[in-house]
Amino acid sequence: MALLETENLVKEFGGLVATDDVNLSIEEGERVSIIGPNGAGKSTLINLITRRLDPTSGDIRFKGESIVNRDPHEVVQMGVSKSFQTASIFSDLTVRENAEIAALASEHGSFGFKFLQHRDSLDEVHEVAADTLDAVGLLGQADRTASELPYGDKRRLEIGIALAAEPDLLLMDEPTAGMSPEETEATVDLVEEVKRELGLTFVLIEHDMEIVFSISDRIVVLNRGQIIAEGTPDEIRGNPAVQEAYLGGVEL
Ligand SMILES: Nc1ncnc2c1ncn2[C@@H]1O[C@H](COP(=O)(O)OP(=O)(O)OP(=O)(O)O)[C@@H](O)[C@H]1O
Repeated sequence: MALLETENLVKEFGGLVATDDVNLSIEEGERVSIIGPNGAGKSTLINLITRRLDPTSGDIRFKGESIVNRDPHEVVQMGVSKSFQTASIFSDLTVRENAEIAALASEHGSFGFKFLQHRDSLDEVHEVAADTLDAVGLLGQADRTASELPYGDKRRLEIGIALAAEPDLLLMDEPTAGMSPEETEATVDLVEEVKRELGLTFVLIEHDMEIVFSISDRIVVLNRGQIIAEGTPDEIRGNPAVQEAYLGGVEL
């Protein structure tokens, strides 16, 4: 059984079909990149999976269960976590507090008035948060206020926040956007490490082809809302339809 599946998934914005009959299947342990030109529908697809957007029609199944009627926080609790392109950091809180909130939210969905009834699990929350900060190399900075972190470390914290939810599927939307070459390299190393150490299933949206080709098991190419090709990096590199749609004929 696939970890994540979309079946005939459609999302229309007025007359525009942003997701056009997409059948996507992600197996456990796979590292999949979604590429495509601007406006191809990559972010829309991710937002449908995280339930930030309602589909017009079709189904999305996670671990075999339909999630189209679930709330976003329920999907997080089921094991889907997203990093990047969203302001997930609370800047006034410390690095540790940010990780703890993420660990807590994934456990209980919300941290409203019921929060105090869950005191018994707080030790576990502390532990998950510390392990996560260790994994992303921020344990030494745990007591710093998040806003004080340099840009590259903030992005590491964003990955940490996503990981603290202990996801089965990690969605990453342009993790290296706006980074310097050094920060990009450090982030790619971190993603590689996550892949190696945690064996995590992830779906990556990324414009940088070097990164896509180096860290993906499989690449899915979207154009005008449709999947026009999928395959290994080698298969995609030589695919003429992809070159045409994606780069107007320029070789990948
Ligand atoms: N909330 C919205 N309302 C109306 N149209 C939208 C909305 N969100 C996206 N679109 C449109 O849907 C299409 C797909 O957009 P989407 O952001 O998913 O593409 P993308 O592949 O992620 O693009 P980029 O690489 O530029 O981020 C675009 O034509 C976009 O203008």
